[in-house]
Amino acid sequence: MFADKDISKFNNIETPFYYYDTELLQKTLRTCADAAAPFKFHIHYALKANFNSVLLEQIKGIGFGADCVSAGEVRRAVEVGFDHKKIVFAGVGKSDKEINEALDLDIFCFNVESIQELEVLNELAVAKGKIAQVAIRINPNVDAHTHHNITTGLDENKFGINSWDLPECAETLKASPNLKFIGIHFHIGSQITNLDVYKNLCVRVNEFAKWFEDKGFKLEVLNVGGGLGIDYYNPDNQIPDFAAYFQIFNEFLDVKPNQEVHFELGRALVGQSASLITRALYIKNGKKKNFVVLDAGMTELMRPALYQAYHKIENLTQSKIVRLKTEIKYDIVGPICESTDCFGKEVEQPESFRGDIFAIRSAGAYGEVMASKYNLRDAIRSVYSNEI
Ligand SMILES: Cc1ncc(COP(=O)(O)O)c(C=O)c1O
Ligand SMILES: N[C@@H](CCCC[NH3+])C(=O)O
Repeated sequence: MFADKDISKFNNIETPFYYYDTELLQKTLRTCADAAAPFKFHIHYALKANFNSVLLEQIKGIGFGADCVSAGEVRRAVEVGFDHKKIVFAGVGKSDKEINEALDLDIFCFNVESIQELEVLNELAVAKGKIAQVAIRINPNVDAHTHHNITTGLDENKFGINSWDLPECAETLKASPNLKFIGIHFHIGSQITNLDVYKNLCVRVNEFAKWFEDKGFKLEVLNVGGGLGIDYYNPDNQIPDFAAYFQIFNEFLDVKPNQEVHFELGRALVGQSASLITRALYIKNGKKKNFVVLDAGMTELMRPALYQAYHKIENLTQSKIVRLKTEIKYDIVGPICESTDCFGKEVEQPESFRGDIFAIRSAGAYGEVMASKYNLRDAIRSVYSNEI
């Protein structure tokens, strides 16, 4: 829900742009930090969801660490001022160059995704005379009950080390003098809305932790990843139920004294804090279909084209005008020359006109960062609520 004064301000700004509600972001971060505090849970923000430095400043300010998936993200986290001892580096395909850079920056932990990666990391650490802290990312074969394109913890997924490879993994760890094994890591998927899934994850984490401990390994860290979803259908002032989420881990995870529990949340922290603000360029009324052609497309927000993801769409200009409104079903499309460049099909909207301002909601996560230059589009700009 946008205030009339915001809509008036949008009219004077060149579209399209991401509009960040910095106050809502702050509230969301604070709610998460307060919910984690009683359990002493550690939060690492997953930069992949949004690495915009303005947001990162706020996230760093709340005291969270950084979960990175490339040397670029590690560098960005360091530049913004995240404590290097709170930076973790996951990823199924870390290059030697990336590993070397992260070793030089003395990050907290490498979340290692294959036995070969363990060997390479050890070699590179030996060459630098450094000890690398590692957690093993295990693929627990837990169904996240989310869109199949964004599930990561099933046997068929490329992520993590499979359970049948753990004996060899344990041997490699023992034979790697420059690796310090500190824990186990999991991440089963994204946009998880059924919290029972996390109970199943806890059961598996407990089993794997016991397996390692029985072999004489000491686990300092249990990293359960992220994935907590948001409500794309009700974006207004929505803050995820962090308390209920953390309570599940508190109840179902066997945590030993002095063991730390780490989380890697992305979408849940930033997802509701932004909308993509765009303008209707043309209205095309056809025989079978009506189209609103926006000045933003899949190049600015790729999720609908990539995963048929739902984002609530609002015509802000017409919602502001008080008159009897005719509702019309429109396909809301972008300007890109791809038929999948569509934000929603048969979406009921008030009768719309050229120049109307639209908001595509819940676009704070995997929005701006997944923008592309396809069709040689201008880079997408960002506007912050505390600046206009
Ligand atoms: C290893 C890892 N950690 C954390 C995340 C953050 O996920 P989300 O934004 O769903 O919380 C992801 C992305 O899915 C990931 O791959
Ligand atoms: N980019 C995806 C999620 C992938 C999360 C990263 N493993 C999305 O927009 O929903």
